[in-house]
Amino acid sequence: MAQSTQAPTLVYLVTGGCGFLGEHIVRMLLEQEPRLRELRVFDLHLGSWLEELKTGPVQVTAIQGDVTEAHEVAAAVAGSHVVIHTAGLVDVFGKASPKTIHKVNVQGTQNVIEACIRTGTQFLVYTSSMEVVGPNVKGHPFYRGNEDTPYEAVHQHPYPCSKALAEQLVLEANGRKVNGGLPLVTCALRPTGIYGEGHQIMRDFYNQGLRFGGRLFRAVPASVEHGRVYVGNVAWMHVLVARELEQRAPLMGGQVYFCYDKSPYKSYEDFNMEFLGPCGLRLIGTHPLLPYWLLVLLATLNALLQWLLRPLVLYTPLLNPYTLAMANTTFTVSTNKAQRHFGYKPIFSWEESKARTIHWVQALDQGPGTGGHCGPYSRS
Ligand SMILES: NC(=O)C1=CN([C@@H]2O[C@H](COP(=O)(O)OP(=O)(O)OC[C@H]3O[C@@H](n4cnc5c(N)ncnc54)[C@H](O)[C@@H]3O)[C@@H](O)[C@H]2O)C=CC1
Ligand SMILES: C[C@@H](CO)CCC[C@@H](C)[C@H]1CC[C@H]2[C@@H]3[C@H](O)CC4=CC(=O)CC[C@]4(C)[C@H]3CC[C@]12C
Repeated sequence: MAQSTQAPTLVYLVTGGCGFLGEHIVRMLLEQEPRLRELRVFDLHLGSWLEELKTGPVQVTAIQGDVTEAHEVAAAVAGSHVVIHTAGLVDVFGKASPKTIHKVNVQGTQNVIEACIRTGTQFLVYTSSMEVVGPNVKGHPFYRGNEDTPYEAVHQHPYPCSKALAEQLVLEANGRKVNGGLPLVTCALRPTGIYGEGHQIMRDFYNQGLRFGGRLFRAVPASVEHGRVYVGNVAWMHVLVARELEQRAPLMGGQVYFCYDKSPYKSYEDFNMEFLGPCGLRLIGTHPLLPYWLLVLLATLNALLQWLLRPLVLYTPLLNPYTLAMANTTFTVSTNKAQRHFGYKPIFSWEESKARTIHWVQALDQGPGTGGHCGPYSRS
């Protein structure tokens, strides 16, 4: 992929391109990758906002498909130069069965790898997660750690288990020969908790606050730090990795990178209040209003209720033993590996990330629009 001033030639495929992160990656690619000729957007559910992108200079091809179907993946991958595999089942609330989570996240990833090998696509970027590291089931803090920080990564929940297995598949595939004899070059990006325009859990907290008369109730001590990263910066990191992977294959191939930016270290709830506060919500309490043992009891009750009600209705509250443990365990990263390896610098400052997210939350009041979740990235 040599730099040139000639007509654009590259074909990219983004799986999960209509999801929260996927949409930002798609829009970022269209704005920041001048060598793009065709952008294939592969998703189980295609967004209507894709239509508006089809009028630009890059050919945008929407492909409705399922990553668990090997032949659908192979057809989408064939002829592409780079695959950004973001599709995944993100479920820590018990909406899907462990089997389904495994199928989509692990088998789906295996299908993407095999499709690259069979069709001769040489570059694969995988959206992994901080969850492949932790927090672990023992609740050990990971405080401002980096990619080399020793940590006992022990998982039980289907989501982190599936992401860890999938990441391992991607990294082990680095160096395998693709059709034509060239080596596959892969790497994995590990975002911490992503926030920004289109973030469903932020929307859930906002709606919950509105239901309680503009109030949210503190459940997590302010001292517990939770890593967060703005979606636009995560998208930018994907674009940059995809661009640099060929030139820096010996350095970047088979590597993992945490996704980071200048978002402050705060508790999950205090961080959310950076956006929900300016939208009129208040977080009640400087300390958790309920003792931890009571929260554990409530979370356990929720899990029991979910199990009992499953034959009748899907009960998926925000609070369950897993989400409580996640929110109550410090997990923050401090690293410059992405900057050292491929020159990453966050494209959005904390102030911009915050302003864009607040703007989006404020617009939620005006009801759903006809476009996508996020606006264009054109900046003044
Ligand atoms: N949201 C977060 O805080 C974080 C997310 N991630 C990872 O980022 C990726 C994207 O996550 P989000 O955008 O938050 O989730 P999302 O649910 O908004 O997006 C996932 C997309 O994948 C698509 N998809 C699901 N199953 C599919 C299938 N069988 N075939 C084709 N497409 C399918 C969905 O339709 C959706 O558009 C996931 O791989 C997730 O594990 C990693 C770290 C943090
Ligand atoms: C105890 C509750 C009272 O308000 C708060 C519950 C918050 C939880 C719903 C979230 C706390 C931590 C979040 C996860 C974290 O950001 C890491 C993630 C990485 C991913 O790859 C997917 C999303 C998530 C698991 C994210 C999900 C929501 C939390 C558990």
